[in-house]
Amino acid sequence: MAADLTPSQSKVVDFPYLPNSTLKVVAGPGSGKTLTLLHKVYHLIESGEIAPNEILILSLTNKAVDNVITRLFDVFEQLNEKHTEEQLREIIGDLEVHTVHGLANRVVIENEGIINIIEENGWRGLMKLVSEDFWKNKRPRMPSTKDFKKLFEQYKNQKTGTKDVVKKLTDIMQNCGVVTNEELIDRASRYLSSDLVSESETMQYTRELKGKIKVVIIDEFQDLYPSLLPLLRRISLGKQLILFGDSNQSIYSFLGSNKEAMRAIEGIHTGQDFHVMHLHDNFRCTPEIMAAATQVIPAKRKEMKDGEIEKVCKDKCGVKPIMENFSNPLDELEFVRDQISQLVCASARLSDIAILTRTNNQMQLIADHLQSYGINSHKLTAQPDWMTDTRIQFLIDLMKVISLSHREESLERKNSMNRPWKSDFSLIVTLGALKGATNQSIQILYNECLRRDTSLWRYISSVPVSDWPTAVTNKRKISNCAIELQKLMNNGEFLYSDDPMHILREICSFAHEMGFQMLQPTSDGDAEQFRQHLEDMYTILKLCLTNRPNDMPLIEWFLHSHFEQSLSYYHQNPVPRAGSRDVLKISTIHSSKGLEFPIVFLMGGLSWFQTFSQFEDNVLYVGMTRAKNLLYLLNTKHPGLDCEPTKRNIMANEKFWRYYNTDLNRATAADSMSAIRRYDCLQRKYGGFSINHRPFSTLSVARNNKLIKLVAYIARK
Ligand SMILES: Nc1ncnc2c1ncn2[C@@H]1O[C@H](COP(=O)(O)OP(=O)(O)OP(=O)(O)O)[C@@H](O)[C@H]1O
Repeated sequence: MAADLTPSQSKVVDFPYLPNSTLKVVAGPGSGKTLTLLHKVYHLIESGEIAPNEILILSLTNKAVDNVITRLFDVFEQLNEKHTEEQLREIIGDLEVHTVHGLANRVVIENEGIINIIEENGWRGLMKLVSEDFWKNKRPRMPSTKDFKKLFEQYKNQKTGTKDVVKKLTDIMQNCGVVTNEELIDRASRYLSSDLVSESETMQYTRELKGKIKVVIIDEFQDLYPSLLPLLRRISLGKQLILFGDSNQSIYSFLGSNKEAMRAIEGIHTGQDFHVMHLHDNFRCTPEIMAAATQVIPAKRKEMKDGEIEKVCKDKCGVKPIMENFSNPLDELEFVRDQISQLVCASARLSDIAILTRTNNQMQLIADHLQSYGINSHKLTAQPDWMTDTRIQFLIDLMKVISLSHREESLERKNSMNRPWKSDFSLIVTLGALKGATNQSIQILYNECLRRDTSLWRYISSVPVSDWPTAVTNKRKISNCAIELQKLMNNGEFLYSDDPMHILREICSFAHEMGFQMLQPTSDGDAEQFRQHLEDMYTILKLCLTNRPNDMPLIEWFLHSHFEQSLSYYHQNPVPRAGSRDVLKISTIHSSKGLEFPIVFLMGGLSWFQTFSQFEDNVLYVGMTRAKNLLYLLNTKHPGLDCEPTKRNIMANEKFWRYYNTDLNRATAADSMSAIRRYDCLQRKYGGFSINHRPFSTLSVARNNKLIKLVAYIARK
């Protein structure tokens, strides 16, 4: 049944189901790990031993989960001999495929109700509650939310130091259902180990996870880190645990040691219950790319001497990775732009090309630069962009303040006990963004609420400003914000509205009236991006309208479900034009893991305008092995890489383009002369410089938008 698999892939697929055991599959880049995993799942089900809902597939990133979900149907359909399409979809729908955090979230929500994972704005809000004393004698003096988060975790784990502060913050988080990722994992593992749960009729999902799952498959084991262990151990006990991954592609070391996590996971089942298999073949990269990539991993370099590298299945293409170093970032941008022109004048499509960067900022700079020439790019991000936009998160927090405060008020009217005050956290985030509301004022107000045992909302909305502690500054501004919030709250048309546009308009006008600094666009591009993200939020609000439970207002349903709904919408509707021929892809290297592209530009040492730092071996390795046929290494200085200047004139290399098109199953390319003619024609008409004398840093020429608009046009042809 696994006819087109290699013998080593088939061995993995045919490995028997053994409860209480671990199978670790070590699979290099492009070795068909995902394909083998999907075959394995199909085989487990078809063998009749395991039902689809007894299989749990876990990964760390949404991207890896996406990758599995999108490929499941194709592989199942290809292997299927007896089921109808509907039955196949039902089988796939029964599989449990999650990120580790998504699974933990589901378990915790079932047991505790809605919780919120703390985000950037949340940390900023919490920082408002920390007095200046906290930072005395600490570094850095101007702490970022990242510094604060680190320090907070440190104190919490040590349970020493400034106890009062940490207690105050953990209390408010707990009261308002706000958790860190680590807490989420901890709580989920407690529910999965608690005997109480199994007795409860209502905790069906948690119970099923504990009882029903027989096989746990972890994709990309190299992404695991120690704080996930409680959950992973709990979920794998007594099951068959199948691990797929490649430790050379471990690129999340900043989250914790993968080695340590793997030692612990490999200790779950040991001795005869622990099996290891290898997938050695590489189906993706050219031998030239793989030879270079092997050089950046010291252990691999050694293996290569012993003649034990992966078997590369493709023939040589005759072109080594193209390496260039630039001291001027503009030169580099112009080089990329010019190479893209050449590639599309030969026979590449823009959609074949991916530009991989180290940081999000770098990605944005390159996207903006190319956009200024009319070259469109599609950003590959781990989550839909709008969800990571702090401005949108802020608007969602505003909706939470209104919804939660309203609920508190109505419960109060019914004289129900309503502690703890769930709205406090979102209100602190809101007030914290108000121009002129100082940290000190927020701290004083909040301490006053604690003293009076009342909610922050109740305090600022009902205690006259004249009675507020004198040290609170900008009282009018804060009270005015409360008055405007109250108006929205009293306005049934807003809270119970079924009109997504009305909701969005009202919340945006409130934010606009209040003049929240963080919503002010910094440039036209920024404003446009915000507009697009608002449009995405509108789409999800509209989606929520179609599947909202009858007894729940739209706003409340959106607040409950927007995260999951947005991810599933994103799975089903990848950003328009993402696959179209006139859009190239741009991504951080981290977000490109698991993907492959015919041509890759790897943008190295552009911690632009800062000091150059060397690539981490594994990050470089992951980036390089995304390329199928052609790889550019720009400013990727690395001791393992041989930096001899490489031949640039790829456009005229007919042999390469024949290889390229054959590999991608496309018709043979036009001859090199016509590619050069097309390129020269472009230059004469729009740039006026010849291919042999490219002035890379001449901005005046580079800024000629028409040139690249034409290139984009050609790419569409
Ligand atoms: N047996 C096979 N025969 C032909 N092509 C294969 C085979 N196995 C995998 N491939 C192809 O190899 C490429 C890489 O496969 P896949 O994406 O599953 O690799 P991977 O091991 O998950 O890579 P990475 O670890 O880099 O994410 C895909 O294009 C896939 O279709």
